[in-house]
Amino acid sequence: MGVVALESFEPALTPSLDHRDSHHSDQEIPSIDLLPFFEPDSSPGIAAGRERIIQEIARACEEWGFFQVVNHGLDCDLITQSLRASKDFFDLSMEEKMKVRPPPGTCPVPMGFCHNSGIDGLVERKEHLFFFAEDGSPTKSPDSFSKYNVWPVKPQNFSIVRERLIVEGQRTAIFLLSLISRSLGLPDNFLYEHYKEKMNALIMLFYPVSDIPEDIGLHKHQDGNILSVVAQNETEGLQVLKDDKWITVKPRTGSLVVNVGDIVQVWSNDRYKSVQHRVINNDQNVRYSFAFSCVPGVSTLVAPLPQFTSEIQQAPRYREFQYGEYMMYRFENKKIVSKNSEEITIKYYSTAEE
Ligand SMILES: O=C(O)CCC(=O)C(=O)O
Ligand SMILES: [Fe+2]
Repeated sequence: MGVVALESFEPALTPSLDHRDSHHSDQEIPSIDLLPFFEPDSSPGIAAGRERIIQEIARACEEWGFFQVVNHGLDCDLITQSLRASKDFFDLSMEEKMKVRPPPGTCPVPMGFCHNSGIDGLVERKEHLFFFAEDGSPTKSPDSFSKYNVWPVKPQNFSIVRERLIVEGQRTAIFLLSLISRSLGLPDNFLYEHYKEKMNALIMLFYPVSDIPEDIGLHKHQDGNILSVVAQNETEGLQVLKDDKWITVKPRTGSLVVNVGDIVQVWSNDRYKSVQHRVINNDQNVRYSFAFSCVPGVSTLVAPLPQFTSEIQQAPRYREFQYGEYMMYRFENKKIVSKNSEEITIKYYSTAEE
């Protein structure tokens, strides 16, 4: 989940360049084939094959915080249909799109359709639709903001695709979370069960063509959630920060980009890092993407797990906090009063003296 400005904040279009980290590199994020998890348990060498994947995931999360997966179980036709439905929605008139919003003043966070949001006068040249995912599970948070969802009625087939995408996309995200859990040496279902109340989210994004060099579609940020799973069309734009260089994620049809968020960083006491990323608008083609976000309910208490602290004689690097507080700080782009007025990130809960 990126930094999202309040719904009332929609500055006029102005160039929004971010040249501070404009070193680039030709490296690529790790790509991992999950096929052995979809083959029968009785296939020869299956246990070793799966174990190798778990090791690859551990290394990717430690070194990159990001990886790309193929054979992930999410129907590739559904990905294509969703990206097409997304295009059909963003092709509608601004007047039509603006209907997909909760009435002003009724919702504590910006949901539904947003465009050209940004912070501190910096524009993010993009449009997006933001929903909390309703999977009907009994573990849904009673305080879930999903009650504020406003669903598009146009285009006609949007709701059929979106309903399927939310159910099947969440299933895939939960499967990927089980692999990450295992890669940390925890039982498969440990992390999923650790956030008992779910408030998972779906964001669908549209980045227009821009001939401004390095025009920002989405400012650099770390995801404030547990896990993000992103699908994209063939247009380059997503970049990941590694060793102070921006690495462009090469779009691969049918693949998903996975990254761990701030909450996994805290749970694992910094073993896995929530890494900065951004989106640069392409100068040739429009870009569509969508992201599932595993998000805890607002009352969830977040702290480093004993497996990465007391059980291995390590001091916790974060103090315990309530997820809802952190989420609201992020939605409000809240600043730390005493520290050069930086925006609140997960560092705010760090126990390290500065
Ligand atoms: O559009 C993308 O590829 C990335 C989206 C993203 O980073 C986010 O929603 O937090
Ligand atoms: Fe993100």
